[in-house]
This record gives sequence, structure tokens and C-alpha cells, in this order.
Amino acid sequence: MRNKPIANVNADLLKERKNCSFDIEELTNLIDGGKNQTARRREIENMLLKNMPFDIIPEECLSAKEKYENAVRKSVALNKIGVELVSQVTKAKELSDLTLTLRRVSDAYFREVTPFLLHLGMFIPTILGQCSDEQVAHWLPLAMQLKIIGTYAQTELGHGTFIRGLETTATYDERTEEFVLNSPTLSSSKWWAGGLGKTANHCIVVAQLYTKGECYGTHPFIVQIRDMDTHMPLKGLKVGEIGPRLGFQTADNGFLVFDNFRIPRDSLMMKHAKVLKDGTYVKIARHSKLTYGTMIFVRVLLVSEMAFNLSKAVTIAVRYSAVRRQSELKPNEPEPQVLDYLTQQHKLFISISTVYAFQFTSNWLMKTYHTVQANMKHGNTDALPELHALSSCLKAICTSDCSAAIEQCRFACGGHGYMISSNLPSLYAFTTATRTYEGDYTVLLLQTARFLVKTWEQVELGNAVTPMVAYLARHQNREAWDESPEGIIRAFEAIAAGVYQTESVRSVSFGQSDAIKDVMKQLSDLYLLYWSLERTGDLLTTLKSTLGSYDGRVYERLMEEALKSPLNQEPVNESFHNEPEPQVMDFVSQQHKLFIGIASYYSYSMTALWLWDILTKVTSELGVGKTDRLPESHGRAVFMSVFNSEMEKSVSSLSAPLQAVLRQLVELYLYYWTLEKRGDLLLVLQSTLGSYDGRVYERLMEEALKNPPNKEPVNESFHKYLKPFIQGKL
Ligand SMILES: CCCCC/C=C\C/C=C\C/C=C\C/C=C\C/C=C\CCCCC(=O)SCCNC(=O)CCNC(=O)[C@H](O)C(C)(C)COP(=O)(O)OP(=O)(O)OC[C@H]1O[C@@H](n2cnc3c(N)ncnc32)[C@H](O)[C@@H]1OP(=O)(O)O
Ligand SMILES: Cc1cc2nc3c(=O)[nH]c(=O)nc-3n(C[C@H](O)[C@H](O)[C@H](O)COP(=O)(O)OP(=O)(O)OC[C@H]3O[C@@H](n4cnc5c(N)ncnc54)[C@H](O)[C@@H]3O)c2cc1C
Repeated sequence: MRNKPIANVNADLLKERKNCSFDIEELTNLIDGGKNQTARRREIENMLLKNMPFDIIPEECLSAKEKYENAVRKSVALNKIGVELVSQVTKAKELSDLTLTLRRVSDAYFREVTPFLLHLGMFIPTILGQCSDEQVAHWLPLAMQLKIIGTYAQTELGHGTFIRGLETTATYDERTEEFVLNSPTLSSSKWWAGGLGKTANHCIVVAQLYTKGECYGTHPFIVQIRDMDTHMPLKGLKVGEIGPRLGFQTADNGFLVFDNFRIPRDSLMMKHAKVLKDGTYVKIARHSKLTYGTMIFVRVLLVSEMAFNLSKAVTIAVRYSAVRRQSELKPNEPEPQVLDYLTQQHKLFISISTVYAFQFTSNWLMKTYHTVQANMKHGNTDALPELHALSSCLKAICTSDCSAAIEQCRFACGGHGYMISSNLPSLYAFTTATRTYEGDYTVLLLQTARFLVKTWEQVELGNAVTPMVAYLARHQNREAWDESPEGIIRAFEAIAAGVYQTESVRSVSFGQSDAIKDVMKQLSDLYLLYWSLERTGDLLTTLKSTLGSYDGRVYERLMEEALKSPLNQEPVNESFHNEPEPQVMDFVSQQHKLFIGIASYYSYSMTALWLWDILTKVTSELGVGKTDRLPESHGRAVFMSVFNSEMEKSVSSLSAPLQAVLRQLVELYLYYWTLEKRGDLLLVLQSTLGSYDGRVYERLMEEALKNPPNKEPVNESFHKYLKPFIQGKL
């Protein structure tokens, strides 16, 4: 049954809906995965609507502590219904449909993230992916019925990306048949795990495994961290909340420090490796990276998460654009709906097509994931490297595009889009974090590049490669794709676009009406066209040659290029002496992110001074009402020329080294903006990360300890909601 029509709908919205060229219900079924799934979703929605407590005071008006307590209250009510529904399903497919529906409907109750997100999103998947059958039989029912509440603590203060660099140690003591967990340094403190700060009583801890004096690398352990009755942290642990953050405010992300904390031998999750009673280490896995499995799973999930979050943002923005009227096009005629402006459509329509691109690609990726998992059950790990490369680049691209598109949706709603009540700021805060967590954007793209370079080598040797990367063999003309990681990644993006096109055509080829097919085709074309225009520069081949330049300065250019080589910047490379761990500052990709910020700061300062001087003059000459917004390119040109000339004037009295640095900044700014469209500027530091003394980890911990939730060891919502829930008394 369709949802009932709602009375008092805005006339403009009704008009737009009447104009729709297809049956909306048909599209709804397509998105849900069929008529039955739509009906089931509505059944669950209606049940939740009847039974779930809504907020009386808007979440955003509560204090941090109240927000958390409110989130626990609502989560417990939702979990109760969730556990009941889960207990009724018998088939794996029904369970995954139900989980997806619950996940999506739950967003109606939380502006922020539930403290149980990590329990559902990572704790349970890690039990499934990393435990032996025996361990699964023990832990899974407890976790599914929420008798225990877990999280996933991998990242430390000092390391997130480089998992092999984690410092937490788990040393096997064969006398007592226990592992001893320790945090040997401040930087080894576990940091970030969602739900760890106040909610969880169990935690998956990733630590370096030592036995018989040897280190076997990082392994996952399942560890009880709080007393099941009092919820007090167990002896030997320091645990708390890490402090306010951009989003995830109710996810009580936490820290955890171990001091000779003992856990039983079978706390090691033993699907891929075990330690026998006598301390012998036994490797079971056929692939060394199988312990990274949960991350792959969540990266795959995130593609669909981005489709869902962007669909919400663009629905908000399109509806509002139909309702909002602004400006006068023709005298004495009503102001137009902002949706009618082409520029507004430009902001919104690409987001609509992006939602479909993400959703279709996500459906395909999830199927691929399950196929690879099924093969791995039979011992075949051949497809794992490609799955890793695919999930890495699709996660990176879709999280990055999604948060940028949500910002566009916010811009499209003008001032009102800035209100928390519009939900756009919260959607942005949630999705922008996804670009970082579960693998940073750049790092994951580099992982994909690594796979592609290896594949390229196979192509060069004439060896067979998988169908997904067969295009590398077809494109023998290297200039078309170029061999740089960026060039290869772009080629890979083209493949992602290809997947979208084939999947969308495939999904709508049966059953669906011509009207839906037309719309889906238009959306698919829009997505492909948009990205080919966005990347025009990349698609055009320029000469880029020291040999073929117009002026024929062949030898000069060869020498200039040679001198630019990073290897020529120092007479003796430091690897001659040793091989130090790099600071992230050493990565060119990191410098690319930071240095333009410095250059922009100077550009804005200089331009601001200049602007101030001419402000009065300009306004008196142009008059109010004639200062239309200048096109972006003109604005940038002004910044560039003013920065260039003003900087030149003001540096002449400075010392030569400082002049040289400032001139480099001008050059960087001008160069960067010929390549890029935007940059960031941090004007006021006020930052734990950017302090002059570089005491980053000390300051992060100091701030976390000041955090009000850490003033009480157990939050009162434990006694009020969590404990009665866990004990089945609620
Ligand atoms: C209240 C009720 C509501 C109801 C709700 C109902 C349901 C909800 C359900 C779900 C929720 C939905 C969605 C959201 C779900 C969860 C998300 C929520 C919150 C998540 C919060 C965030 C959690 C985290 O961030 S956890 C921490 C994640 N950390 C990372 O991702 C670290 C990134 N780093 C790495 O991955 C690696 O270190 C690395 C960068 C890959 C480098 O690893 P390294 O070992 O150094 O490897 P190296 O580069 O040397 O490469 C060696 C070799 O290995 C290959 N490789 C690397 N990784 C993998 C892999 N994973 N698999 C396979 N192979 C891999 C690599 O390619 C190299 O190969 P080769 O040598 O070239 O052949
Ligand atoms: C909201 C949120 C929730 C989180 N929840 C959890 C959780 O529940 N459990 C958990 O364990 N973790 C969690 N995390 C941590 C998260 O997984 C890490 O922050 C993430 O993996 C990035 O690692 P990092 O912080 O070490 O970044 P860094 O690696 O320090 O990145 C800093 C910069 O260095 C660059 N860089 C690093 N290495 C390289 C390289 N090799 N080449 C080029 N550039 C490089 C990056 O691109 C980036 O620009 C969460 C994080 C956030 C923001």
C-alpha cells in the first residue's frame, strides 16, 4: 500500500509532482529492490513511527551531555525493536534487508550518530570475519542480542593510516595462558573508537602480537573493558571520551590506555591465526591482509551510505528550491521558484544523478564483495587484491564527492541551509568524516594506484589481467591515460563510470516502464557528461614535452627538468645513512594540501588591504544595487593580480631570504589557482594540532581529559537505560 497523501502540501510542490513524467511508486520499488521490499520497509517504518520516542526538545538545543543521554535513550528503544525483529528472520537475505531498512529508518530519530553505530557497523562484522567458528558461536548471539556492547579500537593517537606502525602490545604469557596488553607510549593510546567513551563494555583491540619473544604483527583481540554490573572501567585501563568534534557528537568516540591488562588466550580472534597454549604461533590465513577484512567490508558499505546521505540532502534542497521564490525576472510577474534558475539546476541535478551512480555502483560492489568472500571460504584469495583496490578507490571517490555535493545542496538553500534544523550541516558533518575514517582519501587512492601499476606491469609483460582492468591492455596509447598515479586513477574513474552505466542499464532493462528508463538514462548521461566536462583538462592531451616545446629550447628544458627532480635537492640522499620513518609532511600529496593554505593566507591579507583602500571609492562610483556578484574567474583574477603586485611592493624592504619565500608563495598561489578551483584557509589556529611547540598528542589527551563526560566514571544513562536493557528489564 502506498503512503497516504498528506494534506496542506505547498502548491508549488504539488505542481512539480504533477509534472513528473513517470510513476513515482515504480521508481520507489526500483530503489528498494522490489515491491515486496517497499511494502516491508513501510511496515517497519509505520511500526517505528508508533513505538519510537521522538525528541521533545530539538537535539541541537541540548548540552553535550544531554545530547549523549538522549541518544542512548532513543538507541535503546530502537535496539529493543531491532532485536525483536531480527529474532523473527531466518534467512540471510531477509536479515540483510532488515538491517538496511533499520539503518535507514533510524535516521529519522537521530540528527547525530547513535552510540551503537560501531557495535552494528564494525564490532559484529569483525566477530563474523575474524573469529574461529567456536568463537563466533560464543560471541555472535551475545552481540546480536545486545547483551554486550562493543566497538572497534584500532587507531591510536600516533597512527591511524599505517596499521603496521601501531604500538599497543599484546604479549603472550604462557605461564598463565594470558595475553598482557600494554600501551607503552602516549602515542600508543587507542583513540577515536565510537561508543568507547561511555557506552561500550567490550572492545576489539588491534595490537602487535608477541609470543616467545617474537613479534608477529597486528592482530585483533576481543576485550571486556567495563564491569557488566557497575559499568566501571576494569582495573588496568584508562578509558574516556576524546572531546568535541565536527560531527559524530553523540557517538562518544573514546580513548583507551592499557597498563599490564591481562586477557585470556582465547581473546585473540582466531580465524586467521592462533597462539597455542604453549605459545606457539600458528598462521591459518592464506593471505597476509585478511585481518584487514572488516575495513574492506565497511568501505563497501560506505558507498551505499553515501548514496543514502546524498539522497537525503538533495531531496531537501530540491523540495526547498520548488518552494522558495526569489528575485524579479519580469516586472509585475510573480517571483520565480529558484528551481527554475538554470544555475540552481546546475547545483542540484548533478547530485541527483550522483545518488544513482553511487547506488547502482554500490549494489554491484556489494555483489562483488560477496562473490569474493564466497571464493575465499573455499581458500581462493586471488580476487582479494582487486577487491581491495576497487573498494579503496570507490570509497575514496564517493565519500569525497558526496560531502562536496552536500555542500552544494546547502549552498542551494541559501541562508536557511545554514540552519541546523535544515539538517544539511549535520549531513555534511557526518559525510565529511567518511572521507577520513576507514582509510584516508589520498591513502586509499594510492593503494589503488599501487594495484594498477602492478597490473600495468603485467600488461607490459603480455600477461592476462582481470576484466575490470583489461582496458589497460586496450589502451596501448599511454598518453591517453598517462602513467602517473593520478592519470591511472582517472582511468579507473572512467571504469567506475562504466560500471554505473552498465549497471543502471541492466537494472532498468526488465519490468520498468519507458518513462523510468528515459529518466535513468538521462541521469546516467548527466553523470558521465558532468565528469567529462569537469575533467576536460585531464582528458585533453597536451604535449607536456621537453623535446617538443614551441621555442625549441630542448637542452635547457631537459636540464631544468632534471634539476627539479627531488633526488637532486640534496647532495647525499638520507637513505645512504638510514631509512627514517617519514613525517606525513614529507608526502608531496600532504604538502599539496597545506602549502596552498599558507599562500592563500598571504593573498587574502594583501587583497584585503587593497580592497579596504578602494572600498569607499568603488561603492560610491557603482552605487548600491549595481554590485552584482562577479563571476568566480574574475574574482580569482583579482586575487591573483592584487596579490602579485601588492606583495611585490611590500617585500622590497625585506631581507633576501624572506623575499624569496614570499615570492615563492605568490608563485604557488598563482600556479595552484590555474590548476584548482578552491582552497582552504585557516585564519585563527586555536588548534591542538597546529600548536607552535608541536605537542600534538599531549594536547589532544589534555583536552580530552578536560571533557565534561570524563568527570564522571559512569554516565547516569547506564543505570537508567543501558543496564535495564542489557538485563532485559526494559
Ligand atoms: C540503533 C540502531 C540503528 C540500527 C542501525 C542498523 C544497522 C547499522 C549497520 C551498519 C551501519 C552502516 C554503515 C556504517 C558502518 C560503519 C561505519 C561507521 C563508523 C565507522 C567509524 C570509523 C571506523 C574506523 O575508521 S576503523 C579504522 C580504519 N582504519 C583504516 O582504514 C586504516 C587505513 N590503512 C590501511 O588500510 C592500511 O594500513 C594500508 C594503507 C592499506 C597500508 O597497509 P600496509 O599493511 O602497510 O600495506 P602496504 O601498503 O605495505 O601493502 C602491502 C600489500 O597489502 C595489500 N593490502 C593492503 N590492504 C589490504 C586489504 N585490506 N586487503 C587486501 N590487500 C591489502 C596492498 O595492496 C599491498 O599489496 P601488494 O604488495 O602491492 O601486492
Ligand atoms: C569521525 C571519526 C570516527 C572514527 N572512528 C574510528 C573507530 O571507531 N575506530 C578506529 O580505530 N578509528 C576510528 N577513526 C580513525 C580513522 O580511521 C583515522 O583517522 C583514519 O584512518 C586516518 O588516519 P590518521 O588519522 O592516522 O590520518 P593520517 O594518516 O595521520 O593522515 C594525515 C595526512 O597524512 C596523509 N598521509 C598519511 N600517510 C600517507 C601516505 N602513505 N602517503 C601520502 N599521504 C599520507 C593523509 O593523506 C592525510 O592528509 C575515526 C576517525 C574519525 C574522524
